[in-house]
Amino acid sequence: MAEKLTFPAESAALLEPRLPPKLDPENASRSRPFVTLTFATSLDSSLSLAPGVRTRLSGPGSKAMTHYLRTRHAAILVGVSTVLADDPALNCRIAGASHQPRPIVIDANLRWTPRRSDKVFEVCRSGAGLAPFVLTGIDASKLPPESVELLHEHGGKYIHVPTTRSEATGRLRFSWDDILAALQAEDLASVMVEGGGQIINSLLDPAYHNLIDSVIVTIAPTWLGQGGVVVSPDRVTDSAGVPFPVARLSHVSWHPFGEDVVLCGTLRE
Ligand SMILES: NC(=O)C1=CN([C@@H]2O[C@H](COP(=O)(O)OP(=O)(O)OC[C@H]3O[C@@H](n4cnc5c(N)ncnc54)[C@H](O)[C@@H]3O)[C@@H](O)[C@H]2O)C=CC1
Ligand SMILES: Nc1nc(O)c(N)c(N[C@@H]2O[C@H](COP(=O)(O)O)[C@@H](O)[C@H]2O)n1
Repeated sequence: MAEKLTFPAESAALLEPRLPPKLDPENASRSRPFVTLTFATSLDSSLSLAPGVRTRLSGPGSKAMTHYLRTRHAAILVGVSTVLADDPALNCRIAGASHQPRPIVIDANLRWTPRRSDKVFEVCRSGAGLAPFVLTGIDASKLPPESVELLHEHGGKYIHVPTTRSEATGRLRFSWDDILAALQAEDLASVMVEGGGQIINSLLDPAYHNLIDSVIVTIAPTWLGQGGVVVSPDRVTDSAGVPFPVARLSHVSWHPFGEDVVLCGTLRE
């Protein structure tokens, strides 16, 4: 039987100032989607015990909060390693949810081979979620036809996004401006960026702070220990090589949800 979560109206009211507008009359005038950065972290800033290990951090209350966020955003974005590690459903499981978010998978180098048995397609076939849009740097002519067909059959697709090649890894990369332009072109007015570590760390680059409208972080009262997937963006230094903080939230509020606490803030002025 499918899991059904509930999220109280009082809690929803607390989050309202942090969320994209419900009916987005402003969207026509917005040049890019509303971006919410949201994830669950341990006390030692880990998202999971190790790369590739699905790790439960959120308790029932904060989990329901995340699912409320899912129904309040047009899209939910994750990196390909999260898909490979977690086989996530990426749907909203709040009872009576009227909207499902569009899953967006960042897969510049095409590492994910979609399978019919993947949870994201299962929930789609049962009417409880949408098929993913996969953002890739690979040319349409080189995409595997079976994957194109599987996505298409479920209402998903590949979307080509311009790339640069990382000098460090030799891998294709997107700029966040291009990612958001691709979502805007699909009329996706808002996106929650959920992880994993590399995705979050790349978005926290100071060049992109003005793209992040809202930050909502669940903090679980647990240490996962060393070796986890850590949220810690690249260090920034001044002209003398002295490091300074990469980012600090403003307009901060803290909300307990069961044993977890949810931290809300913004990186914008
Ligand atoms: N606690 C939580 O809220 C969450 C936990 N997770 C956990 O995080 C782990 C996965 O995290 P990671 O290993 O860091 O992988 P990831 O999910 O961040 O994906 C990494 C991939 O994304 C690509 N990527 C990142 N930035 C890119 C960019 N700007 N352009 C193009 N490609 C880009 C990388 O090249 C790499 O292939 C899993 O264990 C998962 O369970 C994932 C999401 C949320
Ligand atoms: N909010 C939150 N709390 C946790 O404890 C988590 N492990 C995650 N992980 C994210 O949720 C995805 C799983 O989604 P489904 O439940 O399968 O729909 C997982 O892939 C991470 O993105 N999030």
